[in-house]
Amino acid sequence: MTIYAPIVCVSDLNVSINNNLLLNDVNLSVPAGIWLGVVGPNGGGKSTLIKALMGQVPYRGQIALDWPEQSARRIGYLPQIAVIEPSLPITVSDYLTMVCDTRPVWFRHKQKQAILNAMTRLQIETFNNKRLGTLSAGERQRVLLCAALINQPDILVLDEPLAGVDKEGHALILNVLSEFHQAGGSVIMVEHHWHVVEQYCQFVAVIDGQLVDYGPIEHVFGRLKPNVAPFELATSA
Ligand SMILES: Nc1ncnc2c1ncn2[C@@H]1O[C@H](COP(=O)(O)OP(=O)(O)OP(=O)(O)O)[C@@H](O)[C@H]1O
Repeated sequence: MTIYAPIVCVSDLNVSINNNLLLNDVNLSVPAGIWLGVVGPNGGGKSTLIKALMGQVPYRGQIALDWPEQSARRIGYLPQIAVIEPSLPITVSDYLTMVCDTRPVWFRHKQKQAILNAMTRLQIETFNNKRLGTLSAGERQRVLLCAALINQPDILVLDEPLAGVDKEGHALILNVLSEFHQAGGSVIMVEHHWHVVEQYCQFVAVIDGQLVDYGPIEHVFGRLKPNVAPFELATSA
């Protein structure tokens, strides 16, 4: 994979929905190549931050992606887990092909090698004909992560990639993410599991209606540990 150096800079970010201020004056700058864990209590605004980064909620302030000139500027996104209607007539194969290519699905007779490689890596190569809405939560997370990775992004933005995933799936997903990160990719990941953040992330952002703390993990954890860490209050979905 080509190594690029995206840096995300968030300045004076405010998000309000229906006159409720969900995020107040968030400022942070994510260094290139960093695996950032976004943590905090339930309802603290972690997903709201991710949605603002992805342009899915209106916001005030600035969100800047600082890319090197030659960068392809690709972001892979795994949104917060959501129910997909079982009768939706889209198979895993259709979905991944659509993510990979903008031409209509019926134009293509062969799956791209990139799709097959990503499916194999996430152990979903037998899912081709399954409908998206019939997958278990853990299977769906692997398919959505596969979709996020297919176009060889420079940065992955993940909202609880381990939600609903069993232990084996955890290990698989974390291995795939580690490989991506070791190859130079940057990761911004909402995560409820303390031990996962501790083991994998170099930077942590603590969100509770605002940016409570931010920085290298050893600094943030050092500051939090004498008290109850806000993100210990959060529970997995
Ligand atoms: N579309 C919306 N309309 C109104 N309120 C919303 C909307 N989306 C989120 N909220 C509220 O904003 C707050 C932050 O929600 P958000 O999902 O960002 O928190 P979170 O930290 O990701 O929570 P969790 O850990 O439970 O997933 C919550 O109080 C939530 O109810």
